[in-house]
This record gives sequence, C-alpha cells and structure tokens, in this order.
Amino acid sequence: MHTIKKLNKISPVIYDYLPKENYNVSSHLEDDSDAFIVRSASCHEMDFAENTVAIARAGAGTNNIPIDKCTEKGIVVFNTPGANANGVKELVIGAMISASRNLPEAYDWAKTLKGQEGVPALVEKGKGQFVGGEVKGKTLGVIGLGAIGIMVANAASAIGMNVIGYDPFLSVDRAWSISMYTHKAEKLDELLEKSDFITLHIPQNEKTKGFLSTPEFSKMKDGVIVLNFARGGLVKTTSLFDAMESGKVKKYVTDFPDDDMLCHPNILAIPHLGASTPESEENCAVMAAKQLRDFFETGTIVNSVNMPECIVPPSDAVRVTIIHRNLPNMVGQITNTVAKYGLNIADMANKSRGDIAYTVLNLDHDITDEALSEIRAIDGIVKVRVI
Ligand SMILES: NC(=O)C1=CN([C@@H]2O[C@H](COP(=O)(O)OP(=O)(O)OC[C@H]3O[C@@H](n4cnc5c(N)ncnc54)[C@H](O)[C@@H]3O)[C@@H](O)[C@H]2O)C=CC1
Ligand SMILES: O=C(O)C(=O)COP(=O)(O)O
Repeated sequence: MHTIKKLNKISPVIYDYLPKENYNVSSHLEDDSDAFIVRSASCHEMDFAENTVAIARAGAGTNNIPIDKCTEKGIVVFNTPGANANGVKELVIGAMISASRNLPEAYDWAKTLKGQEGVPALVEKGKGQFVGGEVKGKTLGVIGLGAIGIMVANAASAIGMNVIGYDPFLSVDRAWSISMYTHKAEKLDELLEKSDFITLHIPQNEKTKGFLSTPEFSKMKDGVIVLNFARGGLVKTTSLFDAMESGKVKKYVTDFPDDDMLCHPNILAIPHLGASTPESEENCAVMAAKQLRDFFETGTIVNSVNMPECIVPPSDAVRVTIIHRNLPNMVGQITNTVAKYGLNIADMANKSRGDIAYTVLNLDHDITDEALSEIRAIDGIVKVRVI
C-alpha cells in the first residue's frame, strides 16, 4: 500500500487512477507519506521522510516546491505540463478584453443604479464613461512561448491581433505549434516597445524574479495594459506602481494580487483563477495520478522537473530503481555489487540529467537486504527502491 498525502483539494478523478486497494490517498495522512500531490500549497518548510519518493504538482508552476532539496533527497518532482493551459488561455483573453472595455468598472457602476427609476434610460445616459478600445488590430506581446503562451498567441491572432512573442529558450517541438502570424522577437525590447498589451507566461525562479521592473516599464508604450497570469514575483511592485502613476501603464491585470493591489482603480485583481476550471483541475489530477502510479509500479519517470525522463515498460522481473549522482563508474559499482551477490541483470536503463542520474535494473532473482545495503553504501547513491 502506498500512501499519498493531498496537500490541496484535488479533483476526485484521481481515485480512478490510484485504486484504494493499492493506494491510500488522503489529506489526513502524516507528513511521512510515500508521496504528495499538491497544487499551490507551499512545501518549502517541509522536512521530507526517508520513504518519501515523489511529489506531484497537479499544475505547471513548481515554485512552491523546494526542487534542490528534493533532488538532494532523491525525491522525484513531477508537474503536468499543458494540462491547465487552455483554462489560463481563456481567462487571459477574457480578462484582456474586460480590461480594454472597462468591464469591471462598468459592472460596479451598473450596480449603483439598483432601485433607481428608469434604469434603461440611465444606462444609455451613463454608458459613455466606459468606452473602451477593441483589441482587433492592436499588438499583443507574449513573453514566454510555452504551453500557455502559445495558446494565448494563437487565440489572439485568431481575433485579429498582431502578436509578438519572445522566448529565447523556445523548444523545437513548441515552435511547431506557433501560428505563422506570431512574429518572434529576437530581443525583449522589440516586444516592449511595440505592444499595446503585454502578457507574461514564464516560470518564476531566481532568474526571472522582478522580470518586469523599471527599465522594462520605461521601454513600454504609454497606456499599455499588462497582464500577469504567471506569478506575482515576476513584476516588481514598486516599479509597477511608478509606471501606473506616470500613466505608462494604464491597467494591470493580475491573477496574483497582493494587499495594496486589491482596491486600486486601475488594477484588475483576480484571485488566482487561471486553472480553476473543472476541466483543468481534472486534466491536472489525471496526469499527476497517472505519473505517480507509473512511477510507483514501474519506475517510469515522465514530466519530472528534477530527474531525467526514463520510460521503462512493466515487467515481472525484480526491479531495482536507483537515483544517484551522475559520476564516472557509478553504474560499474552498482553492477559489480549486484554480480557479487550472484544476481543476473536481465535488462537495465540508465539516464542522466545534469548532476543526477537514474538507473533501473531488472533482475532474474530477488535481491537480498544485504545486497541492497551494499548498493546504498556506494558513495554517490541517493535513493534505492525495489519494485
Ligand atoms: N494563473 C494560473 O492559474 C496558472 C499560472 N501558471 C504559470 O504560468 C507559467 C507558465 O506555464 P506554462 O506555459 O504551462 O509553462 P511552460 O513551461 O510550458 O512555458 C514556459 C515558457 O517560458 C519560457 N521562458 C523561461 N524563461 C524565460 C525568459 N527569461 N524569457 C522568456 N521566456 C522564458 C520557457 O522557454 C517556456 O517556453 C507557470 O510556470 C506558472 O507559473 C501556469 C498554469 C496556471
Ligand atoms: O499550474 C499552475 O502553475 C497554477 O498556477 C495553477 O495553480 P492551482 O493549481 O490553481 O493552485
């Protein structure tokens, strides 16, 4: 029985993929669970137990997980790339149009007419104060052409916008799905200088914190609308407020508001709803549950943010999975130890990613605790598991 602690509310569809005969999935487990499934709850303060082998982020961003600490401890961190991208894309397009057409202000004003006489006439008389531009023919700058950025770019092209994308790390696979109408900027400045709307779709990490700050705002067009459905820390708040004060930024639309943004007249503050749709929640839960189950039952690793991809088919053999440092002669030492105990390796896989590597051995016979202890004692071995 594997224990999987839920750190957030996760779509119940996970139980279809993690049957209760083999998996105890609950939010009431102790912190020494074999694995965790999480959305946005912070795991930074957690101390992980020796038996913890995986964390599945049912979503895209993993800045709530201490990735380096997990790698040190041989904990595989998964995410679910693309599973909530459509949910975010739809909200970005909707919020962009809402901001341009002054819808939040208009909704609030319409409510003030409640109880007055002749509402239809008052509506006609007052509507002029909310005139707002159409997005067709305007330029949208998309920073980050990953799962979400590409969908936003393509949807914006489809409603007649000119789109400039910027992503110096664009993968070849992703490039295939970008509409031919998206102009790819070589330099961020080109996007900043030409865009009427700018939308952020990059991860938040040490390199991207404060990605938009005073130098970037100063290069933007006057009256630009900036959208942030990625993470709050990507925009330096003091620079943003200065840019709003000077009229450089007309509106800021954010899924990650902090206290001083909540009642600001030119900030559309959304309570992190990008992925909060039944569809996205289900897609993420299914993907996370499948990845955990594959990992527990076969040792397969896909969509990990800290370990190499390694797809190993199910097998009746005794399987030993080993996470270890990516150093010369690690595999040699492991296989020598196995041979010393008279065990034959029927099949094996070995993959690496930076400083870390993963070896999977299929053995013809059961492995003894003594042999396992000897493998664990090899310098550079991080985690050993028998399936
Ligand atoms: N509001 C919400 O509910 C949601 C927010 N997100 C946020 O959106 C982010 C992006 O999500 P996805 O598109 O699914 O991820 P993704 O990994 O598919 O795409 C991220 C893209 O950003 C690019 N990138 C990284 N650093 C960059 C830089 N310095 N300049 C330009 N491009 C850079 C990468 O090359 C990649 O193409 C997530 O990391 C997460 O923080 C994701 C899902 C839901
Ligand atoms: O997937 C992401 O990165 C998100 O921001 C979605 O977060 P959530 O799962 O809604 O807490």
